[in-house]
Amino acid sequence: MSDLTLILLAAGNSSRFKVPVKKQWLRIGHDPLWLYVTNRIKEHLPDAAVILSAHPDEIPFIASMCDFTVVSGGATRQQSLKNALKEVKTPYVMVTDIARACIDPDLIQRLLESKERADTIVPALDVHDTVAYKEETIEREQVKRIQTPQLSRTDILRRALDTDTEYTDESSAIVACGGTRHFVPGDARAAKITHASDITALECLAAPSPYLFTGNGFDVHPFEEGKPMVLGGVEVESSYGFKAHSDGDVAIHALIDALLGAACLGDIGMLFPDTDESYKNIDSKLLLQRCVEKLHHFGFVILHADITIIAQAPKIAPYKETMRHTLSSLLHIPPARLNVKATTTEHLGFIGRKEGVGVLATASVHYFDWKNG
Ligand SMILES: C[C@@](CO)(OP(=O)(O)O)[C@H](O)COP(=O)(O)OP(=O)(O)OC[C@H]1O[C@@H](n2ccc(N)nc2=O)[C@H](O)[C@@H]1O
Repeated sequence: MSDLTLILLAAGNSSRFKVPVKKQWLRIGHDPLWLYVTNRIKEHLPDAAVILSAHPDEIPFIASMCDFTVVSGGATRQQSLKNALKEVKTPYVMVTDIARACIDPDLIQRLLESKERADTIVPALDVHDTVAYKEETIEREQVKRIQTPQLSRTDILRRALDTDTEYTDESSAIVACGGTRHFVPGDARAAKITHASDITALECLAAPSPYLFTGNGFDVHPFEEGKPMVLGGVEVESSYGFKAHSDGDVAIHALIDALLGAACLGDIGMLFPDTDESYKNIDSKLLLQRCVEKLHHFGFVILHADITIIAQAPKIAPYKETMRHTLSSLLHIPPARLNVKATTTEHLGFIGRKEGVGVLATASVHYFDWKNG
């Protein structure tokens, strides 16, 4: 086992990254950026343990895609790093930001070769422009543009971060508490992805896979007297509604499961447990909105959906168009990409006996195409 642990900081909120997907969830081929960067570095540190710091809401999905240790990030980069350091058991730690995607093996090698030369080994670039600091021009030969990954002695880094002062990199904290720092040549290709334009400029990143992903959903709800019927996001004229914890919109529930299935994000009951009082009588259109936000957050774009309502009654035909427009707008797709069908069971089974309604749904998604917009 290596004497080194690799920490990847992936809990940032991408506030300066103005595209509808957090940079960590942009796909490189099929891999989210966080997985691509981790695998790219780990390839050269095969025996190193890996610790990822991520937003708590993202940990279940990350854990379903890898077997790395994942810890909750904090409010700041430094807090996220401290959370990750709690899990480190090796004398050395290499810390890098997911935002630096194109880390070259030679850079990793330069860090490893200098491991014993100081408490922290830091890649840095010289500055060739004139540098002004407020009204002064400063000696650019003394200026370094610091990068990550940085390779540090774990105990010294832990001690250096035991402070209320926030640092933007490990070496600054280590130097501030009297530790030693050794610079190695950095790499311009290890530039940080800060703005959307930064990612398209990075040659090492392949476009997202153009694959389409399809999911299916199925739900059933019995009828219940004395409740309004809401189906497909639309009030349907009826003397009964659906027995359910929510408003019982069985068409939206099946559609949610189809969307979650397409993105491999589980199912509706995991997202909105029917034991949670906050969903009591909730308008299922709100559940659908949250489901769509979740797919966008994780880098998926909804392409199409098809819904089959299986009901002996009520008659669905008069409501189909309104359902299509209501649901397509919630999915942020044109109405022409959302289809609503209805069929009876020819009086067979519980649906034929008018005890309830079943709905089948299919949805298709693809990755957000950051390369071609
Ligand atoms: C929409 C909501 C809102 O609260 O309730 P309703 O309004 O339908 O009652 C729920 O999300 C509606 O969730 P739904 O998934 O349809 O409920 P159930 O069929 O009871 O399943 C709840 C959870 O139990 C799990 N489950 C279900 C059946 C089964 N044999 N084993 C399971 O482990 C499912 O994975 C699901 O996550």
